[in-house]
Amino acid sequence: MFSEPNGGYSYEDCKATADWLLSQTDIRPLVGIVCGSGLGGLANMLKDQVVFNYKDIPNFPQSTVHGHAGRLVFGTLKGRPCICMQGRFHIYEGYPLQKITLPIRIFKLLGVKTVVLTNAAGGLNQDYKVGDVMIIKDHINMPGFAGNNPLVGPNDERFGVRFPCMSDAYDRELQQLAMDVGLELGYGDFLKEGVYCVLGGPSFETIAECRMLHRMGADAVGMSTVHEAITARHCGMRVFALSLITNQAVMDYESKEKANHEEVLQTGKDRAMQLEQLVSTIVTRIEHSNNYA
Ligand SMILES: O=P(O)(O)O[C@@H]1C[C@H](O)[C@@H](CO)O1
Ligand code: HPA
Repeated sequence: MFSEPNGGYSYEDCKATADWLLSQTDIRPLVGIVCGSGLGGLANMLKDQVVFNYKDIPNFPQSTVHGHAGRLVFGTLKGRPCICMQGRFHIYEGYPLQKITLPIRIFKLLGVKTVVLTNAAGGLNQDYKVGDVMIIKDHINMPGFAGNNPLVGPNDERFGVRFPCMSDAYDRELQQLAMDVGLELGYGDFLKEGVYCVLGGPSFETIAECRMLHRMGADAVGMSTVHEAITARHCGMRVFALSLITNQAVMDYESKEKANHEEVLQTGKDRAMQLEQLVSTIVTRIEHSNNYA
């Protein structure tokens, strides 16, 4: 492991893990789902489950955060083969970005075409309420401004090009599909679209930071997703992402609100049913709207 000089994983390392997984199950997933904090229930949507604990998967990192179970679930969603990460990895856990995004490259080598990323996030947009679901239309990679990008280091062309475009990071057809599905399900009141900004965490943001991020154009702030999206686009998978607004970012010195992980997990529980409906319907409609997955 760590055969790459930047502390990352080589193509062969990723392939070894993908081949090991393929040897353990007949399911060949076309859609890969990543569950955000408190959103692990999304994996329960899958039928005919084949489950691996992260600790049993060669080369896989371990989940260390409450609300991230650390299980990789293969299964089907209305007959469609899927894989679901019940728990992701974050910078603040001490993992390098190449390790955080390793599962995304494994998705690719398993045959996944479309990645669905979910997260819990703080709402910066003053029109957002706790419980809103934001379809991510773009991102701001704050760690990237300081050179922290999962693609730093030698580029292996078998994954993708040296300089991948990110102006189309979030698939527009899938955003539209999600909006259509959300409206059909009667979720119009809490469905939004906006820009997600990633920070390193684990401390939540100060009031001044939230004000700055909002002025910069971010609608929601979190600690994940962007690195996975960049890695997925680099290797040619389509990306759809959504944020559950689990708390209002504190923007006012008069406010008594304090961001906390318990509220994040509770909001995830409160919206679990609608999120499962939304994500499962989107996933099962993907083939009807295009030929990619
Ligand atoms: O994995 P996500 O981005 O959903 O998790 C968010 C960010 C932190 O890990 C945690 C803070 O409560 O939730
Ligand atoms: N800030 C950063 N990450 C988060 C938040 C937040 O307010 N809520 C959930 N994840």
